[in-house]
Amino acid sequence: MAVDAEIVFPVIEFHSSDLERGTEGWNRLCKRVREACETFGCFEVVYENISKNIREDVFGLLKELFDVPVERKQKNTSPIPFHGWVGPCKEISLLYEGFGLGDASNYDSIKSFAQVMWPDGHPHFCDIIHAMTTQMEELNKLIWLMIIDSYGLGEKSLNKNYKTLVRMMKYTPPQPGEYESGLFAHTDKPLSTLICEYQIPGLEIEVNDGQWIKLSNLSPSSFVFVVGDTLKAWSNGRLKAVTHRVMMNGDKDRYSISAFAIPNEITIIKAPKELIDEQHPQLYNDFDFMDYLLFVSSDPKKRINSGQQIDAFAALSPPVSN
Ligand SMILES: O=C(O)CCC(=O)C(=O)O
Ligand SMILES: [Fe+2]
Repeated sequence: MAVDAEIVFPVIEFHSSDLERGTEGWNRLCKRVREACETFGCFEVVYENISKNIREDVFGLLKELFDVPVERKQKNTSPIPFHGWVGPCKEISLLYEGFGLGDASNYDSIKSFAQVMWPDGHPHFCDIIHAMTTQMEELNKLIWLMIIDSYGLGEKSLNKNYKTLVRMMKYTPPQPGEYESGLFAHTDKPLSTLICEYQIPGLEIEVNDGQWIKLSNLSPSSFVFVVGDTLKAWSNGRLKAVTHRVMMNGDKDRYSISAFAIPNEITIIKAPKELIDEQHPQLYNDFDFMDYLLFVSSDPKKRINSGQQIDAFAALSPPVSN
């Protein structure tokens, strides 16, 4: 368990026996998930249904992926912001490198990606990454269902029109003795993210203004669920979009995979009416996620703090009661 001073970061175990909707175990999980997302905006989920073997296979394959020649890496591009390859650079970090794979639970999409990286299209890569991304997508859906149930909402209240974007990342170590940023402080823009790392810690979350805790003891079966700006807006501000970053020290490369839930084009993000009342006046205008992404990626000189971008884009002022 990650403990820093008095702050105890929530670690929630998802045992198969508790995953049947409506049971006592399920209801307990729903409550804990909601509390964690409202207080921290994230939590560690221990989930053994995704096996350790598959994780090992995935990270073995990632090492191969990062070894492909840079000319091929550069072909991983996308018209959608944040969806392509990014090499070490000053804007992000000289320690960071990441690939983007959109619609990642779709086998054909993985196949197209692999065909660009390897002459034989690496079928084993496709099979393993597909198995991992579909299971991460399932886990994400399960957590959404818990959030929906915890607020007593109908299943349809969180629009399921979304695709999973997977980012596969490598962070190289800094100079000996240094403690350096691998990824700057930010909130995630999509609905939610599941992060999976392998052996080397580095992820930190901001718990109070300026107080960071390092998630240094994640179990080998754990993922970190992160509430993004869009889920915060959907929840009418009840869920917190947590600011997080990656800090590197030591002498080993760190590999991680993030699965982002990206609403499809023309999906309108709108808080359910049940989450709007006098105590919780409506905080955000309805919006199209792609417009938000364009807002965030346009004019980087705006330099709005990442955690304030959703308010700058969609906040209703003054808020209105239902
Ligand atoms: O590598 C990690 O652990 C976190 C990555 C992350 O925060 C992101 O890709 O948005
Ligand atoms: Fe992130």
